[in-house]
Parts: sequence; structure tokens; C-alpha cells
Amino acid sequence: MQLHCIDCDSRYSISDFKYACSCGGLLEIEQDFKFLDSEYLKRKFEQRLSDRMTPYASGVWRYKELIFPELEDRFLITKNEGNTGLYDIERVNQYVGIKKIWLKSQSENPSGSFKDNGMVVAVSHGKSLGLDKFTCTSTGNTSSSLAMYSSLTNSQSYVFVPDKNISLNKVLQTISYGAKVIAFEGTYDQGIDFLEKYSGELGLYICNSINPFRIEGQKSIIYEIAQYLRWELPDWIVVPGGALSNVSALGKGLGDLYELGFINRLPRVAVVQAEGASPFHQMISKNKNELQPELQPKTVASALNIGNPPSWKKARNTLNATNGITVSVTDDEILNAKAVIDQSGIGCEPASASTVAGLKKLCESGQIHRDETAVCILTGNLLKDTEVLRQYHLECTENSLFANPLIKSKLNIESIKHL
Ligand SMILES: N[C@@H](CCOP(=O)(O)O)C(=O)O
Repeated sequence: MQLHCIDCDSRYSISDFKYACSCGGLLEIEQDFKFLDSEYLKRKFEQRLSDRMTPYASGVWRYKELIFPELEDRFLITKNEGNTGLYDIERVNQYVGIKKIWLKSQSENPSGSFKDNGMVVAVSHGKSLGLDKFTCTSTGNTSSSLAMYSSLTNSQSYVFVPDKNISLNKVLQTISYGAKVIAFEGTYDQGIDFLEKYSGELGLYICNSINPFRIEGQKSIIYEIAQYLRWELPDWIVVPGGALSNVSALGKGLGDLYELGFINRLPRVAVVQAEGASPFHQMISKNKNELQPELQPKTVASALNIGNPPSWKKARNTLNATNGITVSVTDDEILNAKAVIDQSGIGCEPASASTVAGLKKLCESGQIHRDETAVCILTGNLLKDTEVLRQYHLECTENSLFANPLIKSKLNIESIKHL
């Protein structure tokens, strides 16, 4: 394993761990799969599905050989992350109007979001270096995940959250797990700049997705999808785009599966952004080479409130490799898609629902054909943002197409039987 700069191609030893190249470029972990026996690994991944007693029961460490082969077993942390459901729901299918759609419910992770897949690897790496002070800046899911794994390993997390436009539930979840939470005036993007500058001086190990170990862990999401579908991926994988770690990890994981011969064709990738925070979509759709940061990102999907996503170059590489596309959706489109997902019994936070809203839009515009198949990755749990639920169902404006208002009634048989 070594660190590779995606900008200037410099390489560094893993023991010389850093978050960025001296040229400023993002680093990725490079592994040599040449000597791996794919058939043997497939069998091993299959056998581990019935494991319940060891860290290999984790939906992340099941694939340890492809994620962090050099990590000694004594450093493996786990809270049974991964192993999340892949659901085929007729109601969502009909809403989108496509041949077949699966929902990958990452909200079933222990802290309620997809961040756990990557965080467990970053914190395991940090612990293996003997560290016990971890940090991140976050709109709330990364922070909850980091706080959970830090406390689980008797370490302290220091979390920086913007003081506006994020979900109170997520902040409370982070506080409850024991993190020291610093609410600052500014955006996620400013928080990242601060940590890049001062984490060394503060003696803090950064667990945001600029840390390449986070991306290695998050690759397990696509490994799980592929294994569940017997190594036959659908035509499209649809992901929300905020900090863009999801699509970066997806591209890397797909590359691994293809290189190893686990899959014989790459699916196309669609990245969905919220209209009020869509710098990546703007760049791709206008065919620009540089990302123009959005200085005041604003969307109801708090996890997507990011105007200067650090991983945009990795995300662009994924689109290039998969003939991928981007789209943006309005807050109303997100909330209505979310209500359909919630009422199908799966449930998710607003950012996740952007995938179904985006897929619907892409089908309607003909960019995705109705006889194709897709997986939408749902990133966070329905209870991550209850304020949005209160507004949608209890205040119900004319845009809340699927509001399910509270019924106020006397406990009286005559009133109840007409419901
Ligand atoms: N929505 C994210 C933003 C942080 O992204 P990361 O990829 O740097 O962890 C969050 O939950 O904080």
C-alpha cells in the first residue's frame, strides 16, 4: 500500500502518513492487487457472511484484503457496521418510473449513516498509530460517526460544526456520544480549511474524507451491493453529492472490482446535488475544468450544504471512468421523494432522497431509459432530521404532496371507525 497524489502522481510510503501531497493535491491509497486470487477471495467473502463472532462479520472488514490488508487484527475496531439492506420496493419503482430500482439503506449503520463504513477504517488506522485525539468538521453525520467510534475506543473526538443550517438531531447525537462539539460561525468548507491548517499543531487526527483511509472504508458499500447482486451490477448507481466522498469511494471500489475481474462491466454513475448547493453539477454540466465554489450553499438537505467539496477531482475521475452524469434537484423534489421512501417503510434523511428525486428527473428527461436498472444509495436515517419531518407533515404546504398529517380525535369509536 502507498499514498498516491491524484494531481502530480507523487508517491509516499504509508508510514509517512499525510492528508495532502506537497503540491496540495488529494492523496489516495494505491494497492497492488496483482497477486490476489479473485476466486479465493470471492469464496472468503461468501464464507464471512455467516460469521457473527469476529470483526470479519462487519460489512467493512469482510473485505479487509481490499481495504487495509496491512492492518494487524488487534487494531480492528468494529460496531457491526455495514451489512445494510438492499431493497427492491415497488412503490418507489412506480414513483420513479423505471424498470427496476434497489435502495441501499446505509441508514441501517450503527450511527445511522454511510459514514460508519469509512470512519471505522480511519479510526482503526489512527489507533494503530497510537493516536487518541480525533477531529472532523461536519454537517452532522460524519461527526456522529466519529464521536461514536472515538468513545468506543476510549478516545476523545473534537468536532467542528457550522452554527447554522444543520440538523439539531445530529448535533445532539454527537454530543451524546461524548464528543467535544465546537459550533463555529461559518460553513463546512471553512471548517475543513481550519483543520487542514491547524490539526497538526493541535495534535488532532483528521477523520474527514480528505483522509484517504475514509475512502478505502467507504468502498465497501459498492462491494456489498455487488456481492448481494451476485457480482452483476445494475446499469446505474445513483449517489447524493455533498462533500463528494461517496462518489469518490464508489469510483475507487468499482475500479477494484473491475481490475480483480469480480465484475466484467462498469455501471454508469449519476451524482445528484441539491440546487442550492450544486457547484459540482454546475462544473460538469457547463463542461468547465475547475470547480467554482458556492459561497452560500443552502438546501433543506443539511448533509448537502457544502459549497466547496474537497473531493471534486476524485469525483470527476469517477464520472470519467464510468461515463457518468450529474443532475440537480429542488428541495421540494427531495422532500417529496423522501416521503415516498419513508412511506415505503425504508426511510431516509433528505440528502439520501435526492437520489430518487434525481433518478426520476433523469428518467423524465430521457437521460436514463425507463428499461434500465439502478441502485440508489440512501445515506442517512429518517430520524437524523426531525425538524424537516415536522414541517413537511405537520405544517404541510401545497408542495408537500405526500404529507401524512396528525389526526386529532376524541377516543371515541364513532370518530375512529371512519378513518
Ligand atoms: N455531510 C457530511 C460532510 C462531511 O463530509 P466528509 O466526507 O468530509 O466526512 C457530514 O456528515 O458532515
